[in-house]
Amino acid sequence: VVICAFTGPLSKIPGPFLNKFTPIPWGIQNLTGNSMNVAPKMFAKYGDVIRVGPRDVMIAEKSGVQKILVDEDFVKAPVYEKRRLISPGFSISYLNGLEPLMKECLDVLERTLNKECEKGGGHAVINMSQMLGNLTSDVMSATSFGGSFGLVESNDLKMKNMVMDRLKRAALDAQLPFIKYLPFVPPSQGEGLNNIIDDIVATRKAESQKPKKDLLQIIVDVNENNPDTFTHLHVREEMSLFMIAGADTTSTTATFTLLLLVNNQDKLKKLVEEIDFAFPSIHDSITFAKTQDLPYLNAVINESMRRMPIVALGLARWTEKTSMISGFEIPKDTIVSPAVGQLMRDPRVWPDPDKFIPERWLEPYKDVEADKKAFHPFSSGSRNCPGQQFALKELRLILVTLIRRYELSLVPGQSHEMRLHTVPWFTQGFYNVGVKQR
Ligand code: HEM
Repeated sequence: VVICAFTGPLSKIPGPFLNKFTPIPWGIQNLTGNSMNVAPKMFAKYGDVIRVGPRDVMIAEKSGVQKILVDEDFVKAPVYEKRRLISPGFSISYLNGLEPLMKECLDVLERTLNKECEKGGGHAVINMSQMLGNLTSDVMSATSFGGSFGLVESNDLKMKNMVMDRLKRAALDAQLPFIKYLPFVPPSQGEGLNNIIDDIVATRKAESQKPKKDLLQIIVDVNENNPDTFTHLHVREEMSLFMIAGADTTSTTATFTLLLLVNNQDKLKKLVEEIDFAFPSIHDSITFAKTQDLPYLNAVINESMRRMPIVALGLARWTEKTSMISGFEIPKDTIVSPAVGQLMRDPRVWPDPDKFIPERWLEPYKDVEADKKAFHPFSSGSRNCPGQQFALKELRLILVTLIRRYELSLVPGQSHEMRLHTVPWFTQGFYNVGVKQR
């Protein structure tokens, strides 16, 4: 351990002293969800490249991130290199076919918000992180798992808590792999979520008439055709991955966008004007096609994902051979993690990085054009997010629906403090937004 700490190329990389010897200090930050708060301070202190463990490096420098994710498209840790069977689920024609299902979920959201407003005499304070978390779980289940969970209407927190427990447990397993062998620790596959998944799969298998090839059907078919290599456990893993990857990511991004808008009223006003112009009547149908090309809306979404990315750290990749990255020699078998959140607020690339300036996506801001090579909210390269287009279509529908149908306002005095377990969450447990029917 001591030799590894003080000799070899990694010894030249700065970082906290203890991290040279052990991954535990950084592991604790991940486990407690504090890594997103600590990382910016570490980058400020040590520079663009930091050693966070004996064979674990974090990189926030543009060319290094570009090399890892895109130019050389480094592999993920070997255990993750099994995916891609699901990519057929996301062709453009498949996504367009999901529109009616997404819109049904948004209709339920509108009905629910209207009811809340009516109760409050036309106005309501809505916990958006919860409401949108319910919405995106409904969208995910309606489009991909054979039927909406109906969480927007039921507000059933059991499901939410089960997913949250799974996320925290995944963080624990990643940091302390031996934990699952301890006798008193419950299995990571929490029974509640498993039962839901098992029911969905059993119902689908029992259906005599096969429905159109949705994600569930792809997963079930792979299992039926390869029962030994793609077992029932894989089915569970793949489905819970999609529920988690597809729901909380999108709802948190939508909540952050609303947070930024209500805290920047001039930007909200501009967006309202654009949306009102595109949808002159309050009853106009809000569709994929009509939300696709609204320039200011797209700029707002980009700027929100730059300013408050939900995946800021943790895109771990693996070096299969010695490589030069951001001026450092990185030996074979090192984990290299692009800190894309840090890069997306690098003042050398983004003038006034801490401000919310959607305009930078439409024209140069302070003579600097938005640099796509320093913008990776969905990661980049061949191993990036397969749900990117799904998420963007859904985000546009959500934002346009909320803004065209309701007047949104800031509920002052709320904490923006967060923790991170796969996606960030508010430590106060909610984020409220004022909603008034237009
Ligand atoms: C705004 C919303 C979303 C954001 C910001 C986001 C971002 C990301 C990021 C950064 C990754 C990591 C990729 C990497 O390691 O390089 C990822 C992975 C993934 N995302 Fe998304 N995502 C979003 C929505 C979705 C949706 C809606 C789905 C599904 C419909 C989805 C499915 C996945 C899956 C399955 C993975 C794992 C891919 C793999 O391990 O190969 N995501 N996402």
